[in-house]
Amino acid sequence: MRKNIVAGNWKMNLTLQEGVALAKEVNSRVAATTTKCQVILGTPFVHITEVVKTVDNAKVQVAAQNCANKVSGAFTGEVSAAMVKSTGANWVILGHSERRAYYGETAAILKEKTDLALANDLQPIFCVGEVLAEREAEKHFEVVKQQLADSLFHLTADQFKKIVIAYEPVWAIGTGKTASPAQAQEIHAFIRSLISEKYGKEIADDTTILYGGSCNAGNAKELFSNPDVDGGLIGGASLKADDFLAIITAF
Ligand SMILES: O=C(CO)COP(=O)(O)O
Repeated sequence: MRKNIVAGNWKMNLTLQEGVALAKEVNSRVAATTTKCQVILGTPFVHITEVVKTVDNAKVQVAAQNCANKVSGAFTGEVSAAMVKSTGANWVILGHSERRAYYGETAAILKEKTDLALANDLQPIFCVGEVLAEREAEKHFEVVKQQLADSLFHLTADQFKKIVIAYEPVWAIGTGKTASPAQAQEIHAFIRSLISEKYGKEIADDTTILYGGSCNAGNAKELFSNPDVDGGLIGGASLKADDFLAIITAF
């Protein structure tokens, strides 16, 4: 079902105590608004259990930032989709460009992670996006198309309905350089057209497509006013309650 979603990706920031304090503040401040937006906190693994207990407002849910591409067993340091689900989290961020670039996550690995997330009733927030050189060479459409085809388009229609897409141009992540509202709308509409070709218009219209990359209190309203931008995946600005709340209430 297409929804407005603002998801924070805390990345490798905040101690457990800082994370719980932030979650508590976001939870109570969201409860005090009239927002219909689904808020998601993407916390480090070790924070999830406590943050799940902290967010008692139905508008705020919790995501892991990753899960393993294996079911269980001798995979030191890994955390399975079933383990994430057992904490009470409902979501998992997959395919983030930092995981692809620094931890060698290939399209094939991401396909396995997506399948395991869905099999364990976790909803993936699946990230796609091009690097600067690809944007400059005008290859961004091709890159995003390939990422979707490689890791998601094997899913059945019923499975695909659980996916939220996050378009995150790598050149905009943590750089202060945001895609213009027109650039975001153009590629979001393109992503929706690909989903429509593969799964039909009804599913495409129901898919939530988020924008991520230096989205902040100052630019969220303009980005979210585009018909195909259904919300944001927020890094730096999700670490401060004031900034994150300003983005949530930008709808
Ligand atoms: O990577 C991001 C969210 O997943 C975006 O990060 P920033 O909002 O810090 O640019």
